[in-house]
Amino acid sequence: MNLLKRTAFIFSEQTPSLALGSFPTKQISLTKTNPPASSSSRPRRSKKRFANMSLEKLMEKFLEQSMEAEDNFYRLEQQRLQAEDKRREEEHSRELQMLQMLGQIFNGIRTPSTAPQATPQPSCIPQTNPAVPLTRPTFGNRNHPPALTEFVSRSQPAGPGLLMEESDAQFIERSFSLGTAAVDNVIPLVRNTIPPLTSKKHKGQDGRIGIIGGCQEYTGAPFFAAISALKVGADLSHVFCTKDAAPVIKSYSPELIVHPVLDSPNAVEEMEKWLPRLHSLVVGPGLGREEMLLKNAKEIIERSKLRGIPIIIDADGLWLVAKEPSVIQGYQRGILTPNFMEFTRLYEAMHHEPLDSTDHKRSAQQLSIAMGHLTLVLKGEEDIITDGKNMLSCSQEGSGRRCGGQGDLLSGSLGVFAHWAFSSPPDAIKGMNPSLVAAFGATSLTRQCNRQAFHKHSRSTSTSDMIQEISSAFKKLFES
Ligand SMILES: NC(=O)C1=CN([C@@H]2O[C@H](COP(=O)(O)OP(=O)(O)OC[C@H]3O[C@@H](n4cnc5c(N)ncnc54)[C@H](O)[C@@H]3O)[C@@H](O)[C@H]2O)[C@@H](O)CC1
Ligand SMILES: Nc1ncnc2c1ncn2[C@@H]1O[C@H](COP(=O)(O)OP(=O)(O)OP(=O)(O)O)[C@@H](O)[C@H]1O
Repeated sequence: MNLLKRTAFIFSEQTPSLALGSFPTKQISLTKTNPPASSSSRPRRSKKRFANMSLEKLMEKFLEQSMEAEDNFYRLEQQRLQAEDKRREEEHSRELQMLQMLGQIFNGIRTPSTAPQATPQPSCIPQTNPAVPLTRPTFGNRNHPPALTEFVSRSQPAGPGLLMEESDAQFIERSFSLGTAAVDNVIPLVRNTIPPLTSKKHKGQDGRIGIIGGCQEYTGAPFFAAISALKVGADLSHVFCTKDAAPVIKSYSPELIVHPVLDSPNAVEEMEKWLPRLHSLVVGPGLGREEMLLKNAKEIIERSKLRGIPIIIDADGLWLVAKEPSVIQGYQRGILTPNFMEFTRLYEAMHHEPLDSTDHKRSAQQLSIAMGHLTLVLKGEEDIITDGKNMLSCSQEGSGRRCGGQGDLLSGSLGVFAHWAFSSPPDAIKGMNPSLVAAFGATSLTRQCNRQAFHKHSRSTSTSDMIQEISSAFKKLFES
């Protein structure tokens, strides 16, 4: 009956031309019974038309027309949203042009000793199309244009296999003599990025996160990532997975929005439709290594880059990066989260030599530089976070338990922290690279969840137990 009430309302309010007046409203009790004025001459005719129909037939006909009306309503709504997206994109394109002009002015006043020979292009902006918005459309008043420093990368990314420029080598020596940043100073910066909970916001403003992954073999990983994003504070969490993985993932939770498109013939177009609505993307949990899925993931990464969406690449997404580093190389809003195995694969693909496993920090920094100063989170006993210029180390106490899926908790929550950090004004994070702040937030949280879950479940701790701890771990770290 609710559907009937709603569709009757839609008939009368949205689509008066669909002739609610032609229904025998006395027989079917509806909340809105007044026929539209334009059909005032028709009731008698309609009585005749419906006089000989059985109630079932009438109901059938009514439902048919209600569905049609509902379709119309959604079509109109979609058009309205598309127009709104377009307007926002145009607005941000204008903002981008202004920022680019400022960037050029900024480059112009750099001293000759530090200025590169050629005018540096921001590595995340395709040089052929300056009109492409770097930032995604923003919502509400917490979103801010990216820091200018993002537009002026210190050096162009080294190509695959190239190690680093001389200045980078010198930089590594210098940074090692300085040691890693004092981590006590980073948690307050993470706190500054967390949006306050107020009654003024509408659904979606605190984060709409997309997870690309989920195939026949792996349904747990995308679920863990997506539900973690939601529990950390995203408003909406989407999973783009294969057709056969979708019902399974849906059945784990009604809270996730699941799109069974990753293996469809027009997968990229299907996913791209959603990009204007997403604040960040996590590519890889449970993606699998099938050629076609990797190809679709690659294409969606390319399209997300054009929109300036923060992209976290994990698990099988890193398999793709090891094969084709250029897919993310130099993109300043890209974050890689390898475990040691994935890190080794990536390092060897980039450097064409075996990894020297005696010095993880140095290797992580070398890999980040080779990837064009991408932020790298090397997970392990201590999580090493570096963008090649700065280094953080997170050794928040965890536990000895290493169950499958905790990396998914990390990448899903990082999707949210990245959105928050990139939407924060530069002074909130004291000019630090937003990716580093976000990564520190996510690794601290994951380890704290691990610790709390282990305290309760010891050797039986599983990722689901860790997810249960997100709420209290988050409060303890960031809200107390
Ligand atoms: N419940 C789920 O659905 C889960 C799915 N997962 C997904 O599983 C997929 C594969 O990820 P994995 O991390 O398992 O990847 P791998 O299959 O590369 O590694 C699995 C484990 O095998 C061992 N290993 C791999 N290569 C080795 C080698 N050459 N020598 C010795 N040991 C080696 C390592 O311990 C490694 O952690 C990803 O899509 C990932 O997201 C994981 O996230 C775990 C949970
Ligand atoms: N030895 C360790 N001690 C403490 N914490 C660790 C240790 N190794 C990993 N972690 C923590 O566990 C989290 C996930 O790392 P892990 O190495 O399990 O990822 P992964 O293998 O990619 O996970 P997944 O099973 O989801 O693919 C990291 O955030 C890290 O902080």
